[in-house]
Amino acid sequence: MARIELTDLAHSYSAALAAANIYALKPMTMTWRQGGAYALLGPSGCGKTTLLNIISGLVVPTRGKVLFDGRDVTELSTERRNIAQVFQFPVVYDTMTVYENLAFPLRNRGLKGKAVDARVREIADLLDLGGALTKRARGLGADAKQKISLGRGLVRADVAAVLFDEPLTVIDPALKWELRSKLKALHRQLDITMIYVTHDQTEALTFADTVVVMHDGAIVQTGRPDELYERPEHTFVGHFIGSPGMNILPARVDGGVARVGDRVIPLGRPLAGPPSGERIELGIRPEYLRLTRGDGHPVTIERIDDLGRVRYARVRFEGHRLAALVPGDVPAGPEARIAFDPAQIHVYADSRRVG
Ligand SMILES: Nc1ncnc2c1ncn2[C@@H]1O[C@H](COP(=O)(O)OP(=O)(O)OP(=O)(O)O)[C@@H](O)[C@H]1O
Repeated sequence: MARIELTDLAHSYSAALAAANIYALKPMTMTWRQGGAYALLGPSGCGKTTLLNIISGLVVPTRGKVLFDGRDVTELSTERRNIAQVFQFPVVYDTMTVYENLAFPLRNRGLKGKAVDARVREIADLLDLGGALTKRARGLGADAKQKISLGRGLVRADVAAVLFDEPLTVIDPALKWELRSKLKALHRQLDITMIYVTHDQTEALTFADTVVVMHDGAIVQTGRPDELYERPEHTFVGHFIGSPGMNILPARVDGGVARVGDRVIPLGRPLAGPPSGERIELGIRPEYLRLTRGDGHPVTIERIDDLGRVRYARVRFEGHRLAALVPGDVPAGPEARIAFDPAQIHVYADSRRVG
């Protein structure tokens, strides 16, 4: 169990790129608290695995330090850092039984007898593997094997942290839900720092109490799932989280109003003056932008997406494409208007939220 600190950390995969200040992981300083359930969320290539590998010790950062409970572990191997890892694909010993697979990491650390037996049974029960303990791993399906991998990652109580790299990729979709909630329950029970890497927002938001969003080699926001949804600090977060994502549209802003083309949109939170930045944008979630019966700004409807419980209209507003909620009582004809909820409009300057 450990608090993990990254201080002035950056990584480049070649000396030439580092010399030119080009980093796969841009300079960052952050703390992962002991016992936290974190998701590291971002699209392919944003640097998630690089960051995870630096924490685990598979990669030594080009600069900066990794501290576990204040101790510098930057140059230490994974084993000496006492980290458990679960990867995309099962890592199990096929010829061993499920029991032996789960016992292996404990015996490796010198545990014996009853201590091993009690812990193996506890973890097996938590993962519904209790009935399969005497079976050989070889005969089991991919789902069961990945459960064993999860169990091997979680079985040691003394680890500094458990790192999961897209661990549910091979799992059947129906079982994914179940395993995700199991992992969350396990986290509550075991009080271990867990970091879960994924590019899937649903996985991140359902597993984690703190989500760390990465974009282009940098952490752009760290927060609770509801914070990321309601107050995205970066346009990327607004767009990446939510389906459909947040609407982002270029605007001119001064004090209490924004202007988009010829239209004037009042802001619920007036700014002290014009924001400074080259690119000023508004952000509003589709559910706070509604088709109306009469008042509001004129738009052209391009299509309606019926998602079952809700409908979203894809509209054109002053040349920009937006998604807007279609309330149940509003007929979605070709002539339509939209209304912005002023309290839910965010203002961004060069992608960062300023109001
Ligand atoms: N061993 C390597 N050598 C050179 N460049 C690398 C290496 N590993 C990763 N990169 C580059 O570093 C950047 C970050 O990659 P990384 O694998 O950390 O991203 P990721 O978010 O984990 O993506 P994915 O989800 O696809 O694994 C990418 O531009 C990638 O091409």
